[in-house]
Amino acid sequence: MAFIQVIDDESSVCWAIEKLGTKLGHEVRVASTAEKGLDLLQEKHPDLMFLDVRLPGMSGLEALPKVKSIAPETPVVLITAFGDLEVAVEAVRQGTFDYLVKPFSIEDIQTVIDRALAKPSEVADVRPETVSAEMVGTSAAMQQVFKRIALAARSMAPIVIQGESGTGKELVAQAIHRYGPRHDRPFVTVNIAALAPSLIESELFGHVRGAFTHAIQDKPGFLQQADGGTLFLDEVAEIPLPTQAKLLRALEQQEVVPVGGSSGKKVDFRIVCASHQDLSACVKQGAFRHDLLFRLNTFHIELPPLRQRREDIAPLVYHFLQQLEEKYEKPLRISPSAMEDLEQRPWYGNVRELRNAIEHAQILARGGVIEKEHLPPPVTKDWFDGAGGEESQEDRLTADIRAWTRQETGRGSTENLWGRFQTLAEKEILRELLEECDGQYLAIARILGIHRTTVKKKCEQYGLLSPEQPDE
Ligand SMILES: Nc1ncnc2c1ncn2[C@@H]1O[C@H](COP(=O)(O)OP(=O)(O)OP(=O)(O)O)[C@@H](O)[C@H]1O
Repeated sequence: MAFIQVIDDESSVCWAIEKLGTKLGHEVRVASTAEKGLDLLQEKHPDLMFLDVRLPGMSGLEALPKVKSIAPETPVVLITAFGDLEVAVEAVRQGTFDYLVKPFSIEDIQTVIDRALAKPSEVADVRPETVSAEMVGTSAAMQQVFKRIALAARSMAPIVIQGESGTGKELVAQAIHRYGPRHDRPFVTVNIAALAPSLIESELFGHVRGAFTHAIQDKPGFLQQADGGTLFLDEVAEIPLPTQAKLLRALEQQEVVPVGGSSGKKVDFRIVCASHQDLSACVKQGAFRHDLLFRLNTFHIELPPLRQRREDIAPLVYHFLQQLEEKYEKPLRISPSAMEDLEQRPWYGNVRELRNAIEHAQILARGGVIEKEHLPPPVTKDWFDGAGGEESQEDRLTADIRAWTRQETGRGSTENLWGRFQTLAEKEILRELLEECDGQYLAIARILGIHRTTVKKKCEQYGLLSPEQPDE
């Protein structure tokens, strides 16, 4: 039989834990304030304590260090009415065993009791620091995300964050760094998708003077810049295969060899990666190395799309309104019908789209109440890869261009890559337009917005001249 103590001013919570605890054969004592609970604690140390964060008088978070100093061996489960990232981080930091977000079920209480009584409590060794409310989310899914951020922050393990565009992957990476032991060291963000494929390797690993035509001096890469801190690789699936092999080597050996260099430099950084793609699927398609994924994916955080956690919409709206109020120094309000509209939208662009919609609306509302008509139209599915929308012709084309580039660099066939691509593209555009315009150079030139003689020269160069050229 174990001894469980509950400190909560809500009688229904005390009743539920008392009833279940007694049924499981334990002794349960309840107190409605932290002060009363601490008195009881002096008398006898419990095997498990449930502690509410919001209490009349001393709060749960204030009481927690006192509980820890009186009964350091007691696992403490924090109870919160709303769980935000700060509570999660504070809970982990102060060595609480777990936390429960109200409303919770009897099964949740039982799971926590079973785990706590089976396992000694863990004491966190992360130092205290001031935290700010930068990530919003009251949904159960976001509560899980907050818990995982808090746990991830304590370790130096590589983390993979997955989620659609705009779900907050970068924010999660920043939080992991900020709440981690190296928060005062550099946080280096690299968006791989924004780099030219031919430059990815030298941007990541740096280069030595003379490594290529424009390498006029040694330049350290992002891996070196992150030394001592965190390297955040956004859209990691876009790294070309040969560079993936080099990254794996660097991670295994904790050493960076710059492009054109012969010796490595020791580096020590934490790696956090993000992708909107399913990396396991990329491995199956041969676009991502399985050994690299295995190395990176020690701990996984999945960010659900906003449409799957609609209860987060209103808190996010108020959060963004508050940010804008601070920026424009004036109070902002939103009408119930506008809020209802926002709560029903599909949000294919996720939180980023919501933030932009609020900013757009407050400009149109000119300081008045934000109404439905001030909101921009919702973004449609086909804007986003991975949102399940129909792929547009342009999406397919850009995906093909990238696949081709990857294939060529993967084979080491990089000679005159740009020129070969231009030839491929130009030839096919001209071939199509020659047909559409009956071979008239002037008409083609008008469509393409280039000079007629350029069209003629290119057609000759690509051998596209037809014997019946009407304007020749
Ligand atoms: N839970 C949240 N609370 C507050 N703001 C959020 C939250 N999630 C996302 N945001 C905001 O939404 C915007 C997009 O977030 P972020 O850049 O982290 O998304 P992302 O998933 O990394 O996007 P992408 O894949 O396109 O790079 C940012 O302005 C960020 O501050």
